[in-house]
Amino acid sequence: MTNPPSEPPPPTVDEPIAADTLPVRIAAAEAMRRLNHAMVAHETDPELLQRIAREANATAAIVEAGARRQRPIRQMKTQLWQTTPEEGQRLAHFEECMVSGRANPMGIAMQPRRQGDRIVADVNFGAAFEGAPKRAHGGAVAAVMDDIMGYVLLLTATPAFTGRLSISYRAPTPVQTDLVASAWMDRRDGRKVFLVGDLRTAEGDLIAEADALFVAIPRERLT
Ligand SMILES: CCCCCCCCCC(=O)SCCNC(=O)CCNC(=O)[C@H](O)C(C)(C)COP(=O)(O)OP(=O)(O)OC[C@H]1O[C@@H](n2cnc3c(N)ncnc32)[C@H](O)[C@@H]1OP(=O)(O)O
Repeated sequence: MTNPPSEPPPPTVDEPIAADTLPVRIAAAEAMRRLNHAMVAHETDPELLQRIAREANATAAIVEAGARRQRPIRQMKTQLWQTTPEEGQRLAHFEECMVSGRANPMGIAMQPRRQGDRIVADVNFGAAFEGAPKRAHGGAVAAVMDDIMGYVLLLTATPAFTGRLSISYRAPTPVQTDLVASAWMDRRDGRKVFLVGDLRTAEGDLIAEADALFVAIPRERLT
């Protein structure tokens, strides 16, 4: 007896999220982020927690049966660097980004936009990002500063990787509070791009300062 031929696995999808499914992906990710933060910030009956575990596992099994997705690298090598962002334009290097992607259910969902030579972003660390009591985790703050600096690179169409990132934590970063992150290019020396930025309250009080060295790379190295 021979085994029946097995079905070939479905091809891996490596395109950006299709425009017609983006709104529902974002809505699902938003709902999951809300639930994540709610679970950290609220008392919950054990029965409800058991229901959440059961339903989340059942839903995950259905999702995992779908075709695999991987990062849209082709798009990152091409379209991302072809047009300079317009003033005020909402930016996304990819919508699954853990810091600024609206379609990442575990993400910070920072919202960056262009403001002249700078990138400015609204950010609000939900309850699940608390580190020391009543403060956002310092690593989450560093992730925000790293990511927003990545957007500054779009202004000069310069693909680059973070080589060094330094954060000065000047004041506690409050959770569940609207904050503003900014970043801009300080100077460039060949492949070395020096970026700076800060995180402030909505009233403009300084919370953290960042400076970084990004090393420019040819697009082909975005693999
Ligand atoms: C682009 C898509 C945007 C999407 C998201 C953006 C936001 C998030 C950004 C990131 O998180 S990127 C991910 C985190 N970073 C990495 O994974 C980088 C890992 N490191 C590397 O891949 C390489 O080490 C690196 C590309 C940074 C440099 O390797 P190379 O072989 O291309 O460069 P090389 O070693 O020849 O160094 C070139 C110059 O940069 C300097 N340099 C390189 N790495 C450095 C480093 N780590 N610190 C300080 N200086 C560094 C190096 O000394 C040298 O200076 P000089 O020209 O003056 O001699």
